[in-house]
Amino acid sequence: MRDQPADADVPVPALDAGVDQERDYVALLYHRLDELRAEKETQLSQVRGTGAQGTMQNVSERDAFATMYQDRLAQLNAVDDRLVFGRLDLDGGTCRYIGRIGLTTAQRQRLMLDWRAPESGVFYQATAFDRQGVRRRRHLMLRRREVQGVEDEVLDPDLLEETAENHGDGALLAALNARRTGQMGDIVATIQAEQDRVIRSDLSGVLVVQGGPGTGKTAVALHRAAYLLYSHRERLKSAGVLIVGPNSTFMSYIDRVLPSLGETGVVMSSLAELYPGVRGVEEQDPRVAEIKGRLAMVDVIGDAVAQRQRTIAGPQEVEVDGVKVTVTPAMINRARERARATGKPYNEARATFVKVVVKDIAEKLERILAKRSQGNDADRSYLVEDVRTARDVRVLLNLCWMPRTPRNLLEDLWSRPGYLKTAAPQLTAEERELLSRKPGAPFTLADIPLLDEAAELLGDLDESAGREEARQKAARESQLENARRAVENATPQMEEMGIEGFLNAEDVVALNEETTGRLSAAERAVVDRTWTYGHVVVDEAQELSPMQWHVLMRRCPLKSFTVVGDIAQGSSPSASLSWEAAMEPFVGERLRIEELTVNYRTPRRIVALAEAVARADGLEITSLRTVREGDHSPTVDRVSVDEVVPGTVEAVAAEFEKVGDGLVAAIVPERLHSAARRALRERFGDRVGDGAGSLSQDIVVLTADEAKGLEFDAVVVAEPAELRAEAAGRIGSLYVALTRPTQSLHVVSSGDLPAGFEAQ
Ligand SMILES: Nc1ncnc2c1ncn2[C@@H]1O[C@H](COP(=O)(O)OP(=O)(O)OP(=O)(O)O)[C@@H](O)[C@H]1O
Repeated sequence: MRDQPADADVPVPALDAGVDQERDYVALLYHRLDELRAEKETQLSQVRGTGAQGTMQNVSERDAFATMYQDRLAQLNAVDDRLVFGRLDLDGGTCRYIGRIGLTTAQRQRLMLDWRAPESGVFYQATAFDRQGVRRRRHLMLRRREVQGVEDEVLDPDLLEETAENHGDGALLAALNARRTGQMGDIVATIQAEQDRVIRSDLSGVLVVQGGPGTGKTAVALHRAAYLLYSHRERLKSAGVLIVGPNSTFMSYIDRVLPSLGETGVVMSSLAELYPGVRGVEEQDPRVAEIKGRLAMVDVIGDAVAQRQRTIAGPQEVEVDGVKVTVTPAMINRARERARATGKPYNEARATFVKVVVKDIAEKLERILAKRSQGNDADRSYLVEDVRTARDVRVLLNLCWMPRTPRNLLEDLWSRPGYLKTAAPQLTAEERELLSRKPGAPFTLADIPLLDEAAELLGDLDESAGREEARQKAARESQLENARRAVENATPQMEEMGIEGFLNAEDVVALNEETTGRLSAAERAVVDRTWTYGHVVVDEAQELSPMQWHVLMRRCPLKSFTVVGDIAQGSSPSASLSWEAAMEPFVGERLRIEELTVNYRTPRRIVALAEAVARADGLEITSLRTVREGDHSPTVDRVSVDEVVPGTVEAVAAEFEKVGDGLVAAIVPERLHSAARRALRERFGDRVGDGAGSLSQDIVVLTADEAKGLEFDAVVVAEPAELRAEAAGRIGSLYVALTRPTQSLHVVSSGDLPAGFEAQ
């Protein structure tokens, strides 16, 4: 591909162009966007209008085009806001515009490059020391479709003499100073060089991104997902990308970023929802969470499954059609061996067990009947069915090999001490006691990986499921074959329209299923526990227990992961103490660790306090560089115990005064959560929200755990010493709470402040 020269058809603004000329060019880009949109809408309605007649191939071809137009339309709609944000002036007098997608004229002349294209990399990487052919980098600052201003960074000293001065990083500062909305935005216009390297890093293997608070780990992880989908579309679009975060509040905080980058169809899930059909509730006792998070639970679940297979103590009689047949332990043992030898999961192997036992009993029965009828050969083909349905036989089979679901296995394990004792001899009596609970209690976050493990070992309960699966697989194969042919036919036309790598056969099949009311690939992945993804992104990954990693690894057998987090912010009972130790059981030493070192969120004064508190607690952290000094020093109010809640309300009011209209969070210990919310509601009415979905309200009340990964203009932290004690004495939660503000921090405390505050 060649750079777009300034030519007669597409007049690129000259080097000394001002805002007005850039406005004209931006208008041209939007004009082209609208044109393409209209074109796709017409094509889509034409294709739909053709109806579903014709041969299988015709129908598939029509669907192929419909998918393509629909995908393209969704993408064109999603990128409307701030479509273009950069311009590069290069040695040799050429120039590139960089935007959310690539655009060309109808004659295929390039107008704008996708930010993910290899040639766009220099926009993020060039510096004055290593300018990589860039003379000037221009940031175009748009509000929706309007150019508000431009900002130049001149990298070529010769040009500096010719034109205006170097403005540095105003675009970045403008982005960082902007009011928070409760929804994370994309950073595509201002990605920094160290972040860009991580975003464009190789797809394969496990990439760990370690970075302190506010270094852009979440932003980088999401932009990396968009980049990988762009550069490995073929592989990733059909297998899908899974993004895992700590809780549903966080998932709703980040869920607009990928659509704004033109990517939909990524599967997002919190750790509590990874097992389809169950939403794990908080595990109240951290000791229980820690035990359930150990990798040794793989053996416990394995033994719990095996315990469900029993033999009989001695010969046992069963009655079939009024005839008594003796079943011996040897018969049961033989059937059990045969079933186990299949290597299938428990419920599926049970089918073999049942078949062998039933056949043995039927043969015995036949011999008994033959003896009685003294050799008269009657038709006895019905015998097997009679044996299978005899009540005694069913009871015996269930006694020896009970059909199980993951849920009832786990429920039994926690509610029947004897069962747990035989399945988990490696746990102490005290640990087993901790795990015990009443039947019917809801499953917790820490149960989710255990349910998954149980499901893996138990397999499908429905004996006919295997057949149905095979039928579906065969049907899908034939649809895929049709689709492949259709795509081959459609490709020249797509290329004609300037659309690259947009469609593959899997998309067509997925669309067929969608339009006939079935599920899209992403939706199928969400409900299918056994779905394997092409890439998995894990955020706040320091919190994951070994069991959670074990289960996630199964979701991506290729072990292509982006793992982002901060060891220092760990607060869960299973939080990792090092990335190497956390990942070693799963990938050995095969991981790449990249570090981010600049805090973009929190002003220096607040970071200094948070770091002093963390260090005073013995936490090893690398000092972060900060981009902003900040206008407000942290405030600390010392109050009596009774005044903590009213003091928090006052602090919230004071912060509103300080930051003007913005988003204020009160981060409080669990114990004070409802009282604080009530008091804030009394004062501020329904401007106060809590939990997922309320982040766009002015005031949010959160526990330290819920605040993980989020940010607010101002933050009020109540009872810091208690926040620390809550996380089993680990400083991580308090460190998280103190680093959430983008502008101002206010602490309200009764009693002693944790060490590190004295510098305040
Ligand atoms: N290059 C950038 N340009 C503009 N804003 C940025 C950039 N990098 C990060 N930010 C902003 O900084 C803030 C912090 O980013 P993010 O939440 O991704 O950090 P994090 O490392 O995940 O933080 P934490 O670990 O504390 O949760 C966000 O508002 C993000 O949009």
